[in-house]
Amino acid sequence: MKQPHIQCTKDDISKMVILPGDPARVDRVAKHLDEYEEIAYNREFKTIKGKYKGIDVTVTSTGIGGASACIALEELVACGAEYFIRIGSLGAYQEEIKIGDLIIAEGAVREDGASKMYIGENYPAVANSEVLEVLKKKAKELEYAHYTGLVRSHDSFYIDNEDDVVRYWNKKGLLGADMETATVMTLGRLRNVKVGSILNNVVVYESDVRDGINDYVDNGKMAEEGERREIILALEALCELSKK
Ligand SMILES: O=P(O)(O)O[C@H]1O[C@H](CO)[C@@H](O)[C@H]1O
Ligand SMILES: O=c1cc[nH]c(=O)[nH]1
Repeated sequence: MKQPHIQCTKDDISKMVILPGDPARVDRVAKHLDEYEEIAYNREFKTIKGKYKGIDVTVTSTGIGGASACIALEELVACGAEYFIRIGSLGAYQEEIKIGDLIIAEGAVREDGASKMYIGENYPAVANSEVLEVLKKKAKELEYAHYTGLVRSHDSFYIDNEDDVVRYWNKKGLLGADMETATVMTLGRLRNVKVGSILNNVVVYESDVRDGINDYVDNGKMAEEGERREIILALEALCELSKK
């Protein structure tokens, strides 16, 4: 049976999955695969299946935000996927984090709405330890500039007290914000699958979020390089995990 939103069946989905938010990023992952085919593109969910260094990999975009990310994850789990690595963009919450630096998330503050529909706020959003360790090891081997720590996942960019919220979490040591890491980590635990998240910084701390994201969309070189690196890091990590 086809899953209603991702429009895929069990035959289409491999054990190893990469989860970008943006459907256009799926095509940019495809360029790094040895071979691939497009499986489906329905709403924000674009799926390809391919091979990287001999292993089967599926790439499915989740769209923006926890609500659609939960739908993607649930339907991919129903198709038999077991390992998930999100590759996203993030706005930095610390001054020293440069455009294109990678964040490997150990866990995330759950300021999304979707995960709260599943379980109370006192349940943590944490990365799977096996995936986390492999991501850290591979980032080091590849010599990619990266930080490891906590991020915040939220549901809205343009809130009135955004500056206060960012400064609050800066003081608490958070590395930055995205919109899906907490959601997929929480739901992944509940569904007994293994989730990690790599985030590419596209907005410098205390700069205008609109400028940062516009530069990223307009192929800003450092953000583009950060994206290339998170793609390679995810693929290399899945290769290593598939050997275990
Ligand atoms: O670049 P992606 O993976 O979409 O991730 C980030 O970018 C989007 C917002 O611009 C949100 O989805 C956020 O989490
Ligand atoms: O500032 C940013 C940039 C990307 N994604 C976010 O959620 N926030």
